[in-house]
Amino acid sequence: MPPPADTRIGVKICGLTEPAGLEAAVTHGADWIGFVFFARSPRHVTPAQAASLIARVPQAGPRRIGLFVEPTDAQIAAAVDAAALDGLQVYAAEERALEIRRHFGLPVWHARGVATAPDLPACSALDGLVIESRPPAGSDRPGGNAHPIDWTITRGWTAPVPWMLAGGLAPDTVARAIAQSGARAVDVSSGVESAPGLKDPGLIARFIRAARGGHNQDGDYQPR
Ligand SMILES: O=C(O)c1ccccc1N[C@@H]1O[C@H](COP(=O)(O)O)[C@@H](O)[C@H]1O
Repeated sequence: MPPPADTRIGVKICGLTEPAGLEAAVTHGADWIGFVFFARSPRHVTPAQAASLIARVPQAGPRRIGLFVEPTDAQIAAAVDAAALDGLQVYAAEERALEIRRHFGLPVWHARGVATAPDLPACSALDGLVIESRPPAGSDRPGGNAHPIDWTITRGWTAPVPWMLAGGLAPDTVARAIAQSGARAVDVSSGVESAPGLKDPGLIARFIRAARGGHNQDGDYQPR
């Protein structure tokens, strides 16, 4: 699941549940698309639903990522067997994330909730990190809460592996978040939705364009 080879900002659109959002992510040049296999999420999809959405993704399209929270091997196996996933985004202790990578042989991005600079990991044996906010009080899920981190905490950080910034990003804030954090890849779910679990194709287009400084996939300038 390497970041884009060129210098453009990598973009992941996560929590896709239906074809219109998926097609917007593909058309506007997302690098990764995410499917949430976590029952308490409003974006939850079954392996069969993910498989039928993924069947619409062209071979050269975005890489397909399965998101799991403290999963059992059986839960991952059900998704991996049904849907062609290119990588896994895992919310679990690092040891467990490593075990999942060994067992399934897929790249694993380890999700890390942070609040201050000392929370940022100095090392990681995984393929990438998703740096995001800790859940606000009362939330029953570790991500997808539309809750941003202080973007400045990553400025002086030497990341041990490729990383992406997540948590509360939106079309109107993503350019500032990139400038302040130094992130080269970003991940969004809530900020491109018209309702929890329902992606808005127009917001997806705006988010990707804003992340890439007003340029779309083909490099054509699009006024913001
Ligand atoms: O999207 C969810 O419902 C979700 C549930 C459990 C763990 C992570 C989840 N989403 C991920 O959280 C971050 C930030 O999301 P948001 O933009 O603040 O909504 C992102 O990686 C989502 O994929």
